[in-house]
Amino acid sequence: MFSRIVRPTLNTARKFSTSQQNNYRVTVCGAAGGIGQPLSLLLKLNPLVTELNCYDIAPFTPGVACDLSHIETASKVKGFAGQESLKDALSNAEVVVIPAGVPRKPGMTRDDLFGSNANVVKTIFECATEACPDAIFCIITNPVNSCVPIACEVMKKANKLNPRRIFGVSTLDIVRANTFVGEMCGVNPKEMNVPVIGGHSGITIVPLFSRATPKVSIPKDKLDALTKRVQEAGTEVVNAKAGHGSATLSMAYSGARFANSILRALTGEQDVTECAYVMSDVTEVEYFASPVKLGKCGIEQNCGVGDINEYEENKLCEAMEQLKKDIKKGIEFVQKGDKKCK
Ligand SMILES: NC(=O)C1=CN([C@@H]2O[C@H](COP(=O)(O)OP(=O)(O)OC[C@H]3O[C@@H](n4cnc5c(N)ncnc54)[C@H](O)[C@@H]3O)[C@@H](O)[C@H]2O)C=CC1
Ligand SMILES: O=C([O-])CC(=O)C(=O)O
Repeated sequence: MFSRIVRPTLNTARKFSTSQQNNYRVTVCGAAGGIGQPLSLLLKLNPLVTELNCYDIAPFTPGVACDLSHIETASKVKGFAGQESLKDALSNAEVVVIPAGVPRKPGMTRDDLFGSNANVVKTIFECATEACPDAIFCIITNPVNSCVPIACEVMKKANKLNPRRIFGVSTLDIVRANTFVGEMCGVNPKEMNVPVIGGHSGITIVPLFSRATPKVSIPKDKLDALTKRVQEAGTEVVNAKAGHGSATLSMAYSGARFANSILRALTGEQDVTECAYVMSDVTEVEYFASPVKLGKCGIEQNCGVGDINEYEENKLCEAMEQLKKDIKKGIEFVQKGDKKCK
């Protein structure tokens, strides 16, 4: 899954090279968790990562870092446990990946996690405004639809907002759509690419099978079930794990795939595109998942919704009201919290 890019032999090369940098400092927040551990493993294997900081409130996080540090790749791994070490963990990070927070149990929606996870994201971003305001941030924590607005509001309040650099990671939706349609149509899922737009929860997840490449023909009577399966795939895993968390391994894969795309684009590689949930002006809502072209500064171009068929247009209409509510909740969490403090 990782591109093979030859690294400079001298570490000092990063200081002097403007176009050839290919050694990056990455911090994982929530690194000791179900996603955080396998994600950190995959990042340790990524040749573009030369420093990997593993941060978590769990006291055994330095042990996770110690374990990873024995792997025979050149990157240096450090562990940081407890909130007092957050600033050090983030300091000078170029890419920050955030799977910190509580996962769902059967019967819960992603929005039910807001009460626990909104503060987790707010705290990390408050610290990031000081420690690494120019980093690229990849938010995995749910509810993604509200957590990205929280992150942007915190940055905005500190006058540090660069919306090109804050991403909600919805890659797992694309990975699932690729897998499910590939299985149905007899195509290797690795060859499939299905854009998924909207948001990252239930009906806000809108897979665009009409734009799948390679082109696939989905029988009319199977399209609705396939779309619903993608929308409810997170719940499928939550129920299958029966109270022991949500998707971790497929998410670690998806998070590592997304981080790798960000890193490839940072090196100057052209035509790197991923779907992601970002601050957006391509629809009526302020935050929206769509294909974005990545570059050295984060989002180079938002490719927007593009051509969609009537079925997908209806699904998008269904998504909009929910998205608006989720976004408003995130924005107000930061803005009203400010008012309380005054
Ligand atoms: N964007 C997506 O597609 C997906 C998102 N998720 C979300 O990712 C999050 C993490 O899921 P799991 O890894 O399964 O949960 P987990 O409970 O296994 O791990 C979460 C980790 O976060 C840490 N943590 C909690 N509060 C923290 C804080 N304030 N600062 C730093 N670390 C903190 C915990 O100590 C734990 O190690 C959940 O919110 C889950 O809903 C899960 C799957 C897919
Ligand atoms: O469903 C959940 O709670 C975790 C998640 O976001 C997913 O698996 O897509």
